[in-house]
Amino acid sequence: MTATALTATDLCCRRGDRWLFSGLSLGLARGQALHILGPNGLGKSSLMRMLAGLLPPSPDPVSGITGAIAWDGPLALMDERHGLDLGQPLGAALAFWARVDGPVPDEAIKGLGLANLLDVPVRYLSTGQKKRAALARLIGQHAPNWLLDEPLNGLDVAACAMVERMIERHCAGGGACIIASHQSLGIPGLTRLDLAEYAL
Ligand SMILES: Nc1ncnc2c1ncn2[C@@H]1O[C@H](COP(=O)(O)OP(=O)(O)OP(=O)(O)O)[C@@H](O)[C@H]1O
Repeated sequence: MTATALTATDLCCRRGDRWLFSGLSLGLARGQALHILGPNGLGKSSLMRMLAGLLPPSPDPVSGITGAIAWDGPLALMDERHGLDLGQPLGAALAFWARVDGPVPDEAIKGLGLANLLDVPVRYLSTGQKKRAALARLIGQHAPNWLLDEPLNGLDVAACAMVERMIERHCAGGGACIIASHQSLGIPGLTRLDLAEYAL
């Protein structure tokens, strides 16, 4: 029997006075990667933050039911908030998080093309370099469950392929991953959820 990484039931989301989606239930098994799709503004990032525990599910406007989210094991969220100190060199900014989460392996730093950037202040990094740094933080968290919000934005073609292989390896090693992205993803066995089917 496949072990469950996530069970989420009856999720509903309201932001301000705008209802986004309702009646969303999803399960994620160990080894599974799930692609969340949907047009701009539908609530993909909101769903990711909800699954990360940063945004509470809203009570359903009709049934009044408030959904539930249960993870097996820790999770790591990667979104546009990389959380790295803009005033610090990249190495020092990553070292701060290494004291919280654990170190980023040297081979990951090299593989992400960051080895020559460790003395560059985070604020001077390009968009793609900041994204690579955020991926380093993700790896440093050593979490079995990944939530990746637009992980390919700003990355060049080779780096996109590298991220796809990273996700594939993570899942092959028993991890689980949810990816919100407008881009198509070349990941074997990837399953898909179209948030438009739950839009209010
Ligand atoms: N803190 C907030 N307060 C009120 N409304 C918000 C808040 N954050 C987001 N929203 C609104 O919620 C809606 C969904 O936003 P969200 O970022 O989740 O969509 P998305 O599907 O990820 O969009 P995109 O594809 O453009 O990234 C948008 O209309 C947005 O303006």
